[in-house]
Amino acid sequence: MLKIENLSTSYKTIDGDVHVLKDINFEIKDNEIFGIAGESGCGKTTLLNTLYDIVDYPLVIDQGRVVLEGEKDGKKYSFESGKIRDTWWNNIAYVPQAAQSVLNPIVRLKTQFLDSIPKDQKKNEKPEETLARVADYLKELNLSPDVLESFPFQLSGGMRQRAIIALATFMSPGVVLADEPTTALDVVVQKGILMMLMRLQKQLKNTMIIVSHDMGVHYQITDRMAIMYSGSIAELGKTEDIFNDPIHPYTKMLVDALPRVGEDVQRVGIAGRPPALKNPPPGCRFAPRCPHATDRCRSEVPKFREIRPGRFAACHLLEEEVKTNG
Ligand SMILES: Nc1ncnc2c1ncn2[C@@H]1O[C@H](COP(=O)(O)OP(=O)(O)OP(=O)(O)O)[C@@H](O)[C@H]1O
Repeated sequence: MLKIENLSTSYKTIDGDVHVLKDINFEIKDNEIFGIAGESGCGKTTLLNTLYDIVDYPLVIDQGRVVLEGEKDGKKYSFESGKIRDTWWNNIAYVPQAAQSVLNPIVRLKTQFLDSIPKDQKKNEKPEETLARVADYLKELNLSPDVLESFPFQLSGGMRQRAIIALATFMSPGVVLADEPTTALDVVVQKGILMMLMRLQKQLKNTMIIVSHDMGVHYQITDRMAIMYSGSIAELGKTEDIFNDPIHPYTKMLVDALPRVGEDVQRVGIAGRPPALKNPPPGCRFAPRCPHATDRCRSEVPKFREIRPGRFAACHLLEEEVKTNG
């Protein structure tokens, strides 16, 4: 499980701080595929990097923390921001954006696999024995072990992506993070990668966190999802509820803008642009684009809270519903 507690981050620049994540509070449970969606620049990658503890200057945690908790081989573990990197690969793994280009082009995949496995996990076996285990694992994932002898440039983009996912999941980490895992791949290959992630999650019964700007990806594979807007979470809930009955005005407009199969009505996008993160407006950051915004929305930041059981949103307009539901 990952707990995100009061998290705020910023990038320190010579022109001042760019406040990217603001007061983020939520939990990602065990045994689920959790999606993070939102427009370009809203902070999805920054959130994922912070979850994975890639918090290097100019990115700074101003407030709050991330806690990774779980149990492996009968032992409980708990790591928080600053320490999560001590358990990379073992209990948490990351498939970065443009993952296909993170492989070293001039090193065979088998060497890259061996280098990524923590020392304590291979101290009792020879490299050939570790590689035999890797080969068996690749076969389980319907990947030919021959890829181990290949250089990355000899593989297609889809094959490289599958190899990276195999690499990230080999140690059975409790949490796997994937940033835009299907971007830059053709539709057929995308489908194969999504199926692979779903099958792996079922097999490992772990937590998978998928960042994608593509709502179709979330619809197909995530159990719950968060909709980010300008560095905050606007709405969070079960994916089917988000699509069928969105409650935050931003989510409503986002879902309304999605094309539907068999429909020839032209869908309209959301007018306007998200605010600059360096100097965001006071109050709700969506207020300048929200057709329902009131004076209060323009001056007071709405709290992110549970509106209905399991359904969270940050919007003053939903306050009546909170009062009614107690
Ligand atoms: N090193 C940096 N210095 C200053 N600002 C940064 C830096 N890295 C990112 N930002 C800003 O932080 C904001 C969030 O960026 P981030 O990459 O997290 O967004 P994103 O939602 O993942 O976008 P995309 O979907 O385009 O990848 C953006 O406004 C970006 O310009």
